[in-house]
Order: sequence, then structure tokens, then C-alpha cells
Amino acid sequence: MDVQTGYLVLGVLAAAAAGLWAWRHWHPLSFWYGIGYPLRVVHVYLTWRAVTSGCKLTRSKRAFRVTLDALPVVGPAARSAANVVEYKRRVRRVDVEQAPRLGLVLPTPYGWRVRVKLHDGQIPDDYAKAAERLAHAWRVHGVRVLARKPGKITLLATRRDPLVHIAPSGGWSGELLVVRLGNLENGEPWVIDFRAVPHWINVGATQSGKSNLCNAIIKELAPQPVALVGFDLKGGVEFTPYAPRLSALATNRKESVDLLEDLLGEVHNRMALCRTHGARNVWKLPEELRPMPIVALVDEVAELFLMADKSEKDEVARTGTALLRIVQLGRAFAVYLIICGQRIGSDLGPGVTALRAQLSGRICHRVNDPETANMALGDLDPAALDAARLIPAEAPGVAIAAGQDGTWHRARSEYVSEEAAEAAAYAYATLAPAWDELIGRDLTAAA
Ligand SMILES: Nc1ncnc2c1ncn2[C@@H]1O[C@H](COP(=O)(O)OP(=O)(O)OP(=O)(O)O)[C@@H](O)[C@H]1O
Repeated sequence: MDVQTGYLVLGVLAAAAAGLWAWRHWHPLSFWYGIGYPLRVVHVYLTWRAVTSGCKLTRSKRAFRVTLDALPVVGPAARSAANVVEYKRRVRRVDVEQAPRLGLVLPTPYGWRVRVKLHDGQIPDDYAKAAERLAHAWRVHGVRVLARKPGKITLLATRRDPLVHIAPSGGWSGELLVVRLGNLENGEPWVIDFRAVPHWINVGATQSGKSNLCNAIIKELAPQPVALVGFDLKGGVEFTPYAPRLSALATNRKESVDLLEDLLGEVHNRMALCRTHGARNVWKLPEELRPMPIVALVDEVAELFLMADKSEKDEVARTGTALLRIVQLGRAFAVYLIICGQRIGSDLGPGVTALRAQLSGRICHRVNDPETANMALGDLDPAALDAARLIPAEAPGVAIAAGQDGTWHRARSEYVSEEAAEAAAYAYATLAPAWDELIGRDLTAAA
């Protein structure tokens, strides 16, 4: 090769490298699908046996293999040189390590997922314990184990933490009672559908992102034909800015008890309406009769249950009963609750434990004590608890979110400032029905 050709080859290589760099820089997603993913697939298949062996996930089995045996040479040559050996190929049964069977490696925007067939005697937890080792072997941010079918698991590898930057949602999708709050760690949008999971707990330590999540919910629900109700036991400082879009706002326990009883009364009205029309729930009613869904946000729920003295006992008991009944009956009658607080533990009274059991949607932000995580997620997979305890303080908005099917995800809410939520509340203020009209209270009769 002459010098000129050498320069030409170098030039072409440099141009290709620069092009690849630019492609990766300006359009990382297509670069991942076009170049990164195929290379990773090759790497995963080629190294699977070694990786699983390192993670102690292989099993040993006897198999026929061609072996190369060193045999001492017999005869006169051996006598003259004791170390003379002869190599001989032989087929015989030996112990070999067998890796679990790997399915197709399928791409996701943030990495890949692959089905693995468990060896007899293995359980998904064996892989969960090895997840960190797998992540290091594959040079990725994390590996999650999803178990949906007996005998099989799916490994979900994420190349980088998709929860570092959350792109703002594109606005309401048009589906009633569906809100997009942010992203899940698998890169999918974090979506709550109140019709599927009607009531939610939102817990976390101070500054963990609970209020931001409420802002995101308000911003997403504001354009929808839904009535919003606020219980702000911080004296109204959290929800007052959103008052234009709220049909009712209670800012202390006395107001909360009255509002909860109104809400329960409305549940009973809806129940009567459904009974009259032979409908099992409001969604089965003719559209023109169907009442507007109500979403109630309760901030600092502990304040509803704390008692300074015995005189408050009755009020606390009424609150607990009303909340519990709304939660038990609300789903069929389109009344939904989101209950937020730093703790929603049994120390607040027996009513709270019963209430918590009925709140099937769980969102647990960073917590300071393991009991809070346990209280929010304790009845789910223990790995969800571990993941909640690992949420770092420098990642507000990151939470473990679980629906009623028991699957859980690391997720992060989109950052929604108070100003953005307030702007949405003002922009859609006309959609807020008057509370008395909504619950059918006749004020003229009362006067
Ligand atoms: N998803 C997010 N992305 C980026 N920053 C966030 C996110 N969620 C919250 N933050 C930031 O973290 C800080 C605390 O958030 P937030 O007020 O929601 O916490 P909190 O749990 O309600 O705290 P407190 O209980 O003290 O009211 C805020 O400054 C907010 O800007």
C-alpha cells in the first residue's frame, strides 16, 4: 500500500468515526437501534455462559465431550525419558457447566430485555440477587428481574438511568381519568388510570417530591371533565393556589370532616341513581345521566387522625369512618382518593390500617425510616422495599410505584412547578363545577 492510499484509508476511517460520533450525539435513539443494540446482542450471547458461570447461575451436567488426554508413553522411550507423554483425543463423559437458556434479546429505548428459562430448582430471587453482578458484566446501569410466568423470567437491562431527565408530558392524552406523571425506569411513561386503580397512597419524607406529584396530577387532571376536591391539612398553603380549579377545598380538620361527609353523601346519591337505573356502576349509566368523576387529594393525612385531647376523638372517628367508606364504595361511583403524607402508619390509629389496606395504588418516595416503606409497600415484593430504601436524597420525585396487580416500578415524576400547576388551574377554572351543584345541594331550600 503506498502512502497516498494509506492517507486515503485513514481519512475514510476518521470520517466514519466522526460520522458515528455525530450520529450518536445528535440522534442517540436511532444510533442505539442501528449500531449499539446489534453489538450488545452479540456481546450478550457470546458472554452468556461465562457471565452466568461468574454469577453462579449455571448448573453442572454430564455430557460427552472430545477430550485431549496426556498419556505417559510406554515402552523403551519411557524408560529413557520419564517425562515423555503423548496427547490423545478421546470422547468421554465429563462435567460441563450449562447456562440457563436465553431467549431473544429484544431492544427497548433504554436497553434490552431477554427471556431466560430457569434451570430446575432455580427461582427468580436467585437472579434478583445476581442482578448487580449481571449489570456489571453487561456494563449497564441496572438489571431488573421480572417474573410473570412460572419457570421463566425476563431480565430488563437499562444502559443508563432513564430517571435522570424526565421530558415534560405532551398534555392530556384525551383518555378520561388517565394521567401521565413521568417515566418508569424501563423508559415507558408512568401513567395512572384511576378507573383501573382508583385510590392511591403517596408517601415520602420531607422534600422527597410528594407535592410535586400532586402538582403533576392537578396539571394533568385540570383539562379533563373531572371535579377536583382538596383537603389541605397544612392550613391551605399547598392547594390554595389551585383553588380556581377545585370544586371544594378544606383547610382544617373541621372543614375536612364536613367535606368528607358531603363526599360520602354524594357517593350515596350516585348509588341511588345507579339502583334506579339498574346499573352496577356509574359507567353503566346512560351518558347523559352519568355524574362527573370526582378526584379528591388529601395532603398531610396524619393531621386528620392526630388528637390533641379526648374532645377531638369523635371528630377523628367520623373522619376515619367517612374516608374508609368513600374508599370502599368510591370506585363504582367514580369518586377517587389520593392520600399523601410523610407517614400513614398504624401509630395514627386502627382506622388508618384499615384505610391503607383499601388503597391499592402505592407510591413511595424516599423515606427516612424502613417502617414507612414497609407500611407503603410491605405487602408487595421485598425487592420493592429494598428499592425504596435505596432512593437517594438527590433525586427528588423518584418513587416506587405499584398498582393492584402487585407489579412495581422505579419511577420519577415530571418536574411540575407550583406556577405551572397554578397556571393550569387558572386556564381550566371554568371546568370546575360548583360543589353545591355537583352534590345536588339546594342552597335556596337551605336558606
Ligand atoms: N420530579 C422532580 N424532578 C425534579 N425536582 C423535583 C421533583 N420532585 C420534586 N422536586 C424538587 O424537590 C423539592 C422537594 O419537592 P416537594 O416539595 O414536592 O417535596 P415534598 O415531599 O412535598 O416535601 P414537603 O413534605 O417538605 O412538602 C422541590 O424543590 C422540588 O422542586
